[in-house]
Amino acid sequence: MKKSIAIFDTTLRDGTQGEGISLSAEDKFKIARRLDSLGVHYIEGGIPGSNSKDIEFFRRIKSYTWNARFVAFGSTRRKDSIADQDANLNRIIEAQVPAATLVGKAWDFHVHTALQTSLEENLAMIADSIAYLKQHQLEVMLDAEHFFDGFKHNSEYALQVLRTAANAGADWVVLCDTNGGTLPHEIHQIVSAAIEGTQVKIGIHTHNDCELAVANSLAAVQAGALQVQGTMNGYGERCGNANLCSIIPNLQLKLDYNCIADDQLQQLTSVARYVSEIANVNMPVNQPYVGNASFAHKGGIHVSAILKDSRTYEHIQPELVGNKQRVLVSELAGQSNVLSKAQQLGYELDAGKPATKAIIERIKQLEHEGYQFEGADASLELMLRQAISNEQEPFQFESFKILVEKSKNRPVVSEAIVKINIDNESIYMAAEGNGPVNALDNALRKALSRHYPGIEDMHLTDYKVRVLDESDTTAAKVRVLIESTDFEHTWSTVGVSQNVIEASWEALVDSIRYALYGKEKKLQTNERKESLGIVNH
Ligand SMILES: CC(=O)SCCNC(=O)CCNC(=O)[C@H](O)C(C)(C)COP(=O)(O)OP(=O)(O)OC[C@H]1O[C@@H](n2cnc3c(N)ncnc32)[C@H](O)[C@@H]1OP(=O)(O)O
Ligand SMILES: CC(=O)C(=O)O
Repeated sequence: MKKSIAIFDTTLRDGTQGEGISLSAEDKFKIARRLDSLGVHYIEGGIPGSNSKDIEFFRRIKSYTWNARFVAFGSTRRKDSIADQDANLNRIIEAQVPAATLVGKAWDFHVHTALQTSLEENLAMIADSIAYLKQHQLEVMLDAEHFFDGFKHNSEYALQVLRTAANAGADWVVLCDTNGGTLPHEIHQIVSAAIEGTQVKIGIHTHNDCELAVANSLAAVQAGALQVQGTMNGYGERCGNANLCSIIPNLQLKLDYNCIADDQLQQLTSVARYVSEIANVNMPVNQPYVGNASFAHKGGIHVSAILKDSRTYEHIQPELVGNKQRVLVSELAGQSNVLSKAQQLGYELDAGKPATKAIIERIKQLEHEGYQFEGADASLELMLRQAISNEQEPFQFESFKILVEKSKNRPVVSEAIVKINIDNESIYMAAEGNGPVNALDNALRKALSRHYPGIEDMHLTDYKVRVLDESDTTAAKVRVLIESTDFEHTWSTVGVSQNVIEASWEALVDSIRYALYGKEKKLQTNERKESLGIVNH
């Protein structure tokens, strides 16, 4: 039978100790709902002795039924005081959760330097605090802070801390690599020694300062730890905590431990991305298992092989963690990339035919000039479509002009005048905007609106500019990537020029062409809007 490992998520506590991460009580609640459905066993929600937001969070969770056990965090009682008069301990009890984590010192240096007390008093602080929470029927875990550094300097005292906690009734002792400086082989040795030297269940809590938090957690489990503490996407103090998005699949898919159910594991990618959205932290595309590029194939040799059998370049099936395979088209593409991409987009291309070769050559040429299609699917689709079906353009460009006016006591205003031709009719249109690109976008859409009424539904959501040849500032090219949406779909387009306005125009026109080509999608959108009772004015 597979051995079970308890997954303890501390995104809402240690995760929020990461720089730039701040979650409201509502954010925490939303994340907790997703963690609960993912199947983690413990959710450490915050520190009720620290702030009223966390007190509010623990109050809010009472209105729902949860599968996970909620945990409130705090430190052992203050030195030279009494546990039942300790404000932090009492806030934990008042949070009315089933479990508590107490952080206690396990390194003699810290006891002397940070607490400035005696080794005996620290043991008494640990024992009194645990006993007090046990009297209130809480499941209690001692986070043995700096256990590994403590063990290296004074192993007898570090083990005494664990025994003291166990004798006071702790249900778990969690060995913390607080400074994140321990190596996997040391973790294995020290966890083994702790298991031999105590009679209580052991957990592991690691930090990523040597980029070893995941490896260290796995080493601890292999040495016998039964609980792993970590955070979603590895958020946490300094370089972060152990990343549960890697630990869970590694334990479950590689090492044959049982953490969460298989269908819950399939939620991993969406939960990781949801948490990054709520935390407002961009997720690295190359984040293992759950990143957008974790199963993205770019090199022609790779794509040719995965189309034969995905195991050639994928260590697991992406669907096991809810991710998916992607094929990227770029200058490194061979015909396999282009054929596969065309097929995904619904076009038939014949391998080896001159037309296919011409498309590949064109993509490589454009990428050489600075275009980047892997982030601009819509421009790529338009190019393929043009090459395959030679459809008529929805409008012809004639000219545009932009005026930028700054007058005293008025913000800068941009005005664009656009001239296009539709079915031999010349259309001029002017519009203002808060910047030149916004003005161009407004003028172009106004010019198109009589012929293409659905165009009001779309708008730009993101605009990125990148200088391509920074060494040659006068002749440098810029690449503009635009993301647009029409209520239901999102698409990205690209433009390149030595002039940022021209590059923006190119990406903008592609964005609008794509929206106009997608009339079928637009009809569906309108039906959906009608069904939702939304009316265009
Ligand atoms: C390894 C970890 O991640 S531990 C968790 C770290 N997280 C946080 O600190 C976030 C939440 N913290 C807070 O909101 C505040 O620090 C509070 C409310 C807990 C305490 O605030 P303050 O009373 O103003 O104390 P302050 O933060 O300045 O210093 C911490 C105090 O706790 C003491 N302390 C530290 N660890 C422990 C411990 N395990 N047991 C008891 N006391 C401890 C320190 O010695 C220091 O006491 P001192 O003021 O007598 O020097
Ligand atoms: C308790 C904790 O977060 C640590 O020691 O890292």
